[in-house]
Amino acid sequence: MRTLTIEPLTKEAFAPFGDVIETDGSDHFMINNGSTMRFHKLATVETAKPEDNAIISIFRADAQDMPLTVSMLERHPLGSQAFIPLLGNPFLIVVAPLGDEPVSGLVRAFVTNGRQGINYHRGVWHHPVLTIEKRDDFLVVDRSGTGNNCDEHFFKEDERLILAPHQ
Ligand SMILES: NC(=O)N[C@@H](O)C(=O)O
Ligand code: NI
Repeated sequence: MRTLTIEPLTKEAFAPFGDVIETDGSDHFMINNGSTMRFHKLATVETAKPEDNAIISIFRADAQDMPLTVSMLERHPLGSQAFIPLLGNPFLIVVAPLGDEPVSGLVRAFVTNGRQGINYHRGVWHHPVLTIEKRDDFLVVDRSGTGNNCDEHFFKEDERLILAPHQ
């Protein structure tokens, strides 16, 4: 099984999968009579149907045992999904490009710097949220509506991957 190289998250590297929600290197303008910087439209919420809603939730996630065998990825065909850390901790991301199924050889892993969130574009394959902390809180912005919005793909045994952040 391939051990994933964990890359530092950057807008450029993550561009095929979604947006990086961060102030570093992001355009901004002043509002509120010069007292506030607005880092504007860092990402957009994608939905599929006119009656869909974009909703805001909090995920309180517990850490997976590491090293982790990445045996599955999921995607949301009807909308985007954003994770913004509420406690300033780095977290891990595992993604694969759009397609009918994730391609094991194209799976990539990233680690955030604690000041970054991400927005998975609609249909991007990703692992369910992966904390580094024992428990961590995330603000999640995603789509609510009718229909199935979560496809799961389970890799064949020889396609599984290893995520080893503490090596
Ligand atoms: N199932 C759910 O809402 N969470 C996943 O989509 C995830 O990416 O963690
Ligand atoms: Ni998801």
